[in-house]
Amino acid sequence: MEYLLKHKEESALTDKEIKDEVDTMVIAGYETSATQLMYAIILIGSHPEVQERVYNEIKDVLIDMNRDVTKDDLPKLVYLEAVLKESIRLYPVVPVIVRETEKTMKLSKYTIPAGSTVAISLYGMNRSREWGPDLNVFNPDRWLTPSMLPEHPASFAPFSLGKCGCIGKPYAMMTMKTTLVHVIRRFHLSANQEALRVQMDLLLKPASGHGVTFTRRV
Ligand code: HEM
Repeated sequence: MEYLLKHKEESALTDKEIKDEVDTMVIAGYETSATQLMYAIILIGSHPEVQERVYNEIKDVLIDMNRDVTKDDLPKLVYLEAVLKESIRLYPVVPVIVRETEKTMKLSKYTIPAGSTVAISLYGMNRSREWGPDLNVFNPDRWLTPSMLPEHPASFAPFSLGKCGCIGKPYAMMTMKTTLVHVIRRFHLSANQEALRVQMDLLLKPASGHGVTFTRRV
């Protein structure tokens, strides 16, 4: 906001342009992060041993569980980061992105002519055979074991890549981690991943209602 308003002072942006930028941030940033966070909460609530490890890590990093969470705490929450990435892998809130090819592209089995519209399934990439035999299993430890990850760095691209990639990725990761710290240090979560059904739309949405129980930790 500060940056946009500075450009207004320099007359580089009109009020309408600033409003459009803010609308884009809210539309692209709010429902994506909120829905992604919901999947993380359901998965954590369905895996008590994962939840206990996250809780203990938060305790080790914060020491005083009543103090505020700072940006310096976040990189130390290594297991929580792995849990979040594994939630995004299984339930990427943006399941498909669309691109138009500028040049003819030769793939191993297909040739895509220039000017084609191509849908890329991020959901499919995240559950491809590259992830190994447990590709459908929620296993945050894979992120702490490089040999369990696909070799190609572009195999995991839930925020897309390159110049059209998500501008809000660092902010989204920061806010989702911070929110999870606040929730997990105060509440014990209980959910049932087995009951979760999703449907592909513009965003990956739950197809049915589901319950998560929040029990206050003493
Ligand atoms: C879990 C959270 C998020 C996910 C998974 C996500 C994912 C993505 C993906 C995959 C794209 C590329 C879309 C495409 O190429 O069609 C994108 C674009 C974008 N994202 Fe995010 N996003 C998230 C949060 C945010 C947040 C918090 C903001 C802003 C504060 C944001 C702002 C944007 C914008 C402005 C674009 C368009 C970039 C462009 O076209 O140049 N996103 N996001």
